[in-house]
Amino acid sequence: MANLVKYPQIQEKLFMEIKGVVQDGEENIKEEELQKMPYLKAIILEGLRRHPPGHFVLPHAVTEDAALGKYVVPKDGTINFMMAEMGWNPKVWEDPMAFKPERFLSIGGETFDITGSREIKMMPFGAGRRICPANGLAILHLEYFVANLIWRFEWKAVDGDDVDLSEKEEFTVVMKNPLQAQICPRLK
Ligand code: HEM
Repeated sequence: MANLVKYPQIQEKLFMEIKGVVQDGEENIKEEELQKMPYLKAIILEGLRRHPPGHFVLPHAVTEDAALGKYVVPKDGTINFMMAEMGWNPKVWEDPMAFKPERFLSIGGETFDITGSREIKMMPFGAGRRICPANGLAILHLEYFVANLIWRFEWKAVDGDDVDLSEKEEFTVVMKNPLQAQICPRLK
């Protein structure tokens, strides 16, 4: 939401996408309508890439000596995956620190594989056997709330306030300075 306040043109583009799918006067966007909104999905994926709620997955361990590339991880050794850094890797992502949902639209019309079963370019939910079992549920909720919040309200920055995207670590990573916004109802 902070990025949608910071970049009103992205918010407007999303609103126009929603308007093309949802009937005028409809109060709540329905679950099945979300599937017709590729730009919404791109915004959610870009949010998870640029601001993953966890910067590491849960610590993993090996039960026997294991070779990982040119390294050996000894039995019972712990491995921490630097998940946020993967999503910010300039060798994989062009201009990685910028918020550009479009990057998820130009992958040959295919939906981005968040589970990393083919290749791992980011892994906000982890990957493999211990991947977050709720990744589908989480994305559905993110899409549902963001779409409805934008459909019902216009979100504007507070006058003279530049939205600060700095982060701090709590149980998950959160905004260092919580988002403040002026919200105006769109429906009459
Ligand atoms: C945006 C929201 C969420 C994110 C980014 C997220 C991310 C993650 C990550 C990174 C892991 C660790 C994966 C690993 O160790 O390899 C994890 C594990 C897990 N998550 Fe989530 N999660 C989210 C929402 C949820 C929700 C809503 C639930 C429950 C309803 C949930 C349940 C779990 C469980 C049970 C595990 C442990 C799985 C295991 O160790 O086998 N997560 N999640």
